[in-house]
Amino acid sequence: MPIRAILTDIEGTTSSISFVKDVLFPYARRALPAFVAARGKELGVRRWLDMVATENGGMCDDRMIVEVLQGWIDEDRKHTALKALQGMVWADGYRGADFTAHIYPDAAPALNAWKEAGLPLYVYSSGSVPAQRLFFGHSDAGDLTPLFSGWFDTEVGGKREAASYRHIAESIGVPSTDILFLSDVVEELDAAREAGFATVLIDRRQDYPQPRTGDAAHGHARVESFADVALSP
Ligand SMILES: CSCCC(=O)C(=O)COP(=O)(O)O
Ligand SMILES: [Mg+2]
Repeated sequence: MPIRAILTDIEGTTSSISFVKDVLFPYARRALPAFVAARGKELGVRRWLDMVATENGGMCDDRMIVEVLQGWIDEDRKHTALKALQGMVWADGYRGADFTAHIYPDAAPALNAWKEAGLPLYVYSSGSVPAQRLFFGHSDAGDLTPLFSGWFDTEVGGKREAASYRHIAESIGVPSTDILFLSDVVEELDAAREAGFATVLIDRRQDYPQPRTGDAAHGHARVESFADVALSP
């Protein structure tokens, strides 16, 4: 079957893990207390803070909620509430030009070429959809948002669950067998393959110094650059 759509992960795939861990996460950690103090009463913010409080027994004040969130950042928890709040906090950083989002040099040219060839491109990341739009809207390669036809985050389900990929295929309106999923995480690729997707492991040397060849690739096609992604067998 020819590939008719491409779904890509962000961290470790289009972009370096170190940018997320060393720039975005510390920025969110620092900015969260002032953000919650200033905007904690807005409905769109309160919704997520209350979700965190409920999961921690329901008796948390905002200072405790911030501490829980900062702990989750340190653990790299992919919790939907944390990701939604991080996206709002990062908006100030992007707008203030405190940073631009890292994109591997091979990623933007390949995405452009696939789009030019008529393949619709989609994003599936643990980062919230607003955070994804900010990320690609303020990337080292400029505003890449026009390249993408749709965005998915963990509101569709976890990235290691096959049901999430089935849901995405239905939303896109393309059979799962005709969609190629690109990710740096083999467990995500396993779930996508279980749902019928074609898969490629993006194995970036900068992020994964130990190559994941042989059994470590779980049978997924493996490349070190978007330039080497093959769209037909
Ligand atoms: C696009 S938001 C920044 C990345 C982020 O918070 C994250 O958790 C990325 O995880 P991914 O699913 O893209 O590996
Ligand atoms: Mg990733």
